[in-house]
Amino acid sequence: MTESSISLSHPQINDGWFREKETLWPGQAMCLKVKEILHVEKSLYQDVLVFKSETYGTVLVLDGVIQCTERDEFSYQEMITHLAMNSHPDPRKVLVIGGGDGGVLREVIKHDSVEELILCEIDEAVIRVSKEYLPGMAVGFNNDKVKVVIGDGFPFLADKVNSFDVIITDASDPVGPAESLFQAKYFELMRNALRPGGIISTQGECQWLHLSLIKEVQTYCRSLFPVVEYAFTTIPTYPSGQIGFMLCCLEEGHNLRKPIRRFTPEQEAKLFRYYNAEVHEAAFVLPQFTKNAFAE
Ligand SMILES: NCCCCNCCCN
Repeated sequence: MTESSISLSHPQINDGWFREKETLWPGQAMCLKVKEILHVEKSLYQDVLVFKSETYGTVLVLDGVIQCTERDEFSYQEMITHLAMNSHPDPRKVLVIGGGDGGVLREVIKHDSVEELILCEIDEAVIRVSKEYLPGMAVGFNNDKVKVVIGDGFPFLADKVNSFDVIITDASDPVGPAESLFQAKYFELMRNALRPGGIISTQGECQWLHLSLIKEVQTYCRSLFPVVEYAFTTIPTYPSGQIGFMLCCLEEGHNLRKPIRRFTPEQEAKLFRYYNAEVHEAAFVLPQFTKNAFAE
């Protein structure tokens, strides 16, 4: 660690290593070697830590859990965004709930069809520290189409009807401020806020760790939407190296597994580091243990 970080300390950084809290994954913990602690804060909602790691760039940690690292964030941000955006024929109005680092905004604005993009984030501290320490993600805020609302996504959605083509819920885990974003009522509010043919994409946790939670969410999604699918991506710094997405569509028979809009291979090479049309289709291919659990 460098001289300048000596005055900052954090209970989860010891002997130059950060160790993640075992929140929803008892018995395992991701560790990253710390170069420098950049920011420590108790915001109104959560513990906020930003540090520079030896091998994963700058890292944002909320309530002891890794939210994003500069080295691998693109996998999550691209997949939670483009699986939904490229499944919609003409996404013009888009809502992002959570996502205060700006990475999902950065991805949504790659779609020229977007006319209005609202981000509703409960914790202003996440936006503030991301603008200061994670410019590669916070670049998403620098677009005229983006409107930021600081507030809880749950009440924000309560009076929204027929308003959005795509809603992306970029939540942290369902402990702390994001807990309500995994409840059936929240999914009902999202459904009501969608325009005809609308699509939602939500942070869907890890099939190695949270199959029963995933199944619970899938069950109430099926009672609300005619089309419900689970997809996943690989990402080294999330627990067990994977994270999933629950995708739902209002239009009966709509196939979310194949992108209906595609970028050319040249555009894909320029725009993306993880997503492409082949990866889109592969993301819905599930291992047998997950298929078995979903069939139970
Ligand atoms: N277990 C961590 C899940 C974090 C999901 N949200 C990440 C925010 C990145 N924009």
